Amino acid sequence: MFFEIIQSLDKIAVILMVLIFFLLDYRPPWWKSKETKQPLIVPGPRSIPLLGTRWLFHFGSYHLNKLHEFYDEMYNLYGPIVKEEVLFNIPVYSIFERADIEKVLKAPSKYPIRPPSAAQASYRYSRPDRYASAGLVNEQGEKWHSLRVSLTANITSPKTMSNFQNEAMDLANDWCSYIKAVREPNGLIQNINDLVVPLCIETSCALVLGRRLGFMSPEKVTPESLKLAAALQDHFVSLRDTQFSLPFWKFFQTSSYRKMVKSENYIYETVLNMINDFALNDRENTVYSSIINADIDGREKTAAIIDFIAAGIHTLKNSLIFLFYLVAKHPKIQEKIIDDPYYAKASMMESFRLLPTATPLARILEQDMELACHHLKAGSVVLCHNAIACKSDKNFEHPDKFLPERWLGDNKHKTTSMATFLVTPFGAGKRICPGKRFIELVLPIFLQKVVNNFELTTEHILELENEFLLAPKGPVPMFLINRE
Ligand code: HEM
Repeated sequence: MFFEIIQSLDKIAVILMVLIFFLLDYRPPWWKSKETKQPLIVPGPRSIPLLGTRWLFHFGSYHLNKLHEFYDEMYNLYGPIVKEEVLFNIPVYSIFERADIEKVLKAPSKYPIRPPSAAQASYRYSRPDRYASAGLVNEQGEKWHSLRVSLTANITSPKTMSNFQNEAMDLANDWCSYIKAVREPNGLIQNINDLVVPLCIETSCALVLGRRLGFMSPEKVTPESLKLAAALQDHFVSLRDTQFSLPFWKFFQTSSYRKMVKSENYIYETVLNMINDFALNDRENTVYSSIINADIDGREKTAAIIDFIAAGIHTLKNSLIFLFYLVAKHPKIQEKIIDDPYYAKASMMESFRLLPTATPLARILEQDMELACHHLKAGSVVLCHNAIACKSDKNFEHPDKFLPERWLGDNKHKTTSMATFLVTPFGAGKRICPGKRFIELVLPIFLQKVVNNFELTTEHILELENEFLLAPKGPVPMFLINRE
């Protein structure tokens, strides 16, 4: 009977019916029993042929400036591992559990691979007049290794840091004078960002160029420094847009690609002018001279100096705003910081736990790996969502609370053992941020000095925006009132 019906139908109609059932996800029972033997499918948002899941940001209800909320939602919906698909359905996996994150970041590797900012790398390759490579952040393999060895030995050395200690104190003192000069008579700063930007530019230049450039004298808070900060913000946003939305920039110059090129050029030219204006002497400073004297292409040296200055400004700015905001919300903690210098460092760590600016950490697997009961192949792109894991009560007690004391005394051991691969604001392994030591030196010094001088308060409720880096959304007003 069945065969008679089939024979009476046109072959094309049968094929169409089968296709329709297939597309509607119907599978006969014998198929299903076969399917259970297949590897588990990693859950994730609905993917469409060719465009994968990235259409969600173009036609769906998600926005790239709320990427952090998107990943929170993915974790809540799908659990410890989530699959997205980029153009041509290439998978990208997100992981959220401590053990899995540790496995990825600890995986042995000669040259760990972090996916590059493809648009930036492509632009740099198209400008051989300026760039000899895509830069330390984007390069891979032996090229990355030779740049890393040539460029970062000095900036990561404890000696450079101990030499910088007095400079950091001077910067903090000058910043306090600057705050007194620019705040309103009642102590209000309308937007803490405008206060922090000159400090970050001055600090990054002091480290890399070994010179104070005077950005914190009130008359020198030129539109120039704010323009540089705005270009850095544009740069990060354009990197986010070219990276996380569909990569049409590969086919024609999209607005985000043009924005990336414009900001990259502005940063390059502005910092280069700064270097030239100050007629630096390569014997004056170890970081600058170590780069100038490195045995690499001259274009590589200029690009590295500019990249190092730029890398420090925006990341430090966001980290400082988050730290000051959290401390301003906790007056009692300010009193403890005044009495006990370890409290400043503990506050910094707690701020990194709650609000790390550079998240998630990305890696490309070099071997097959079992993650959250799923088998991922070598070559898979994996995003480690440390920031989300840090807010789970599986990893920290009262995870949403700002509790610097968890990093001190009897609690310290328990916290640091949980934090090893979770509170990693600077990444981990061989590709760890070369600015880590420097930032960990200056942040507590700045905090201690400011809290000793001023009482910080704010009624503001912080909102977050994803600019590739996690950043405060809109102005953050704050009172800084002189302490007795
Ligand atoms: C609060 C400030 C900063 C934060 C939060 C931060 C964060 C990060 C993170 C998360 C990475 C990726 C690490 C990984 O994949 O494991 C990174 C890489 C990098 N950072 Fe930073 N960074 C900061 C400041 C700086 C400074 C001051 C410099 C200047 C030297 C710098 C230069 C770089 C470079 C060159 C890389 C690429 C390293 C490589 O791939 O080998 N960063 N940073």
